[in-house]
Amino acid sequence: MITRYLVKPGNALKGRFPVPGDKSISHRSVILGALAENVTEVEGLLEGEDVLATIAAFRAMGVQMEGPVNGYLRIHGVGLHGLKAPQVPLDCGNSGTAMRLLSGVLAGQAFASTLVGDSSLQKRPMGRVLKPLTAMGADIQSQDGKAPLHIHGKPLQGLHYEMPVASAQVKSAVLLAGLYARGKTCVTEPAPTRDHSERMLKGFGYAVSRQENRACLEGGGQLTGQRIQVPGDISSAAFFLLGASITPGSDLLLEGVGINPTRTGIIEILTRMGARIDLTALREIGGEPVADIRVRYAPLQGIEVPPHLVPLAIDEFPALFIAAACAKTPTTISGAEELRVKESDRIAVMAAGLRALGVAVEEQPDGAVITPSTLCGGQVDSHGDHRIAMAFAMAGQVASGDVEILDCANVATSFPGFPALARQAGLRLEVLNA
Ligand SMILES: O=C(O)C1=C[C@@H](OP(=O)(O)O)[C@@H](O)[C@H](O)C1
Ligand SMILES: C=C(OP(=O)(O)O)C(=O)O
Repeated sequence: MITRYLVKPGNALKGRFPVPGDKSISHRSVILGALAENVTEVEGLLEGEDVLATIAAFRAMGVQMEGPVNGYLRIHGVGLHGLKAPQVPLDCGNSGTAMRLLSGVLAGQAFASTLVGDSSLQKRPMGRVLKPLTAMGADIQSQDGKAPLHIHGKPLQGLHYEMPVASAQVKSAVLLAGLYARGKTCVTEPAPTRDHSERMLKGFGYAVSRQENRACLEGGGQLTGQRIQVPGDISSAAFFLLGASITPGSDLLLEGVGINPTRTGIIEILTRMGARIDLTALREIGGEPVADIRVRYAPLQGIEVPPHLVPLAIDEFPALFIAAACAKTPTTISGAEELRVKESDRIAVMAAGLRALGVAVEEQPDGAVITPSTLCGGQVDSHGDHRIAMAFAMAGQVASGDVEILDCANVATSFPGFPALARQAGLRLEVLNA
């Protein structure tokens, strides 16, 4: 299906609503629930295509699950050694998280398996997980460091790995492989990345030690089924933080959003730009901090985005490019070369889209300088990247003419209800299917 969005300039965004469940935590709930003893019950699971791909992969390895229905999934865990050889390639779709975390799980199994993905995922670098997994004893064939991955399960040894890139997917893949390895596995990260794997492993009763920038575990333990409440995804909330911040008169309350400090870079960066964001009803749900987030319109200033905040807001840069385009002064983004290996090259695609709306963007290898101006109407190609489609949908709210966004079907990978929720908040968004 070819899906386009048409967004007409609109008025203030208003309302209060929850956003869908966190994608990272949803993937990990399925993976750890499948590998645990006994039953795991998940509430608030994100029913996006990425997570559905992870569910399908474990079903193909003999794990029984009921759901997901209305965010509820009941997983009959098979234990760390209970997976069965899949009879078909496991299709990770558009999901880098699924492919990299599954590589870690599959490297130490007593069977062979193949991981495939869509055209975007087949272009993304897998060498970053293959390198440490191979050092642990894994036997994985790739196409020059890219998918499809053919994995021949092998006995693994523990590894002390110093990650060259700040990647939670690499860290998680190595730690998951470490569950199957002899001895101790440690991962040192060059900068803090999301720590959901470490928190959730502990929640499933598995000892993980954390010292400064290093997480370690010993192989040979077991996971115990849990009840998990998945918080709202701050990466989905980000589009509403953007939309309300740039549209005069807006006032939104986003309920039950995860505010794990390894994910709140977007709040920090927008606040530094002058955004009016307040956290209320702070609480903890299932080992993760959660809050209601109120966001009101405020004029934004350009900033130099501090590079140390990049990994803490890594998926929010499409939204931040739009915020920068709507600010009063230029914004410089640097240290963000990882954006080039996401679902699309997010630096190049955001720069091209903003230029199509009349904004000057100077592209750099690791970022961009965005010189704001009034956005005009126009046509933008999202290149099948969900976050780029949603970011430009919010830009349409403040453009001087209609904004048409091409190739939006993949919004369903992370936020299937986005068009409906955006309209509920006041966005004049039409979905055009052909
Ligand atoms: O671990 C995860 O769930 C994720 C980690 C990040 O990727 P990297 O590890 O490649 O930075 C992020 O971009 C992705 O959306 C989800
Ligand atoms: C980069 C993303 O996801 P993944 O790496 O799982 O495809 C994302 O959701 O923005």
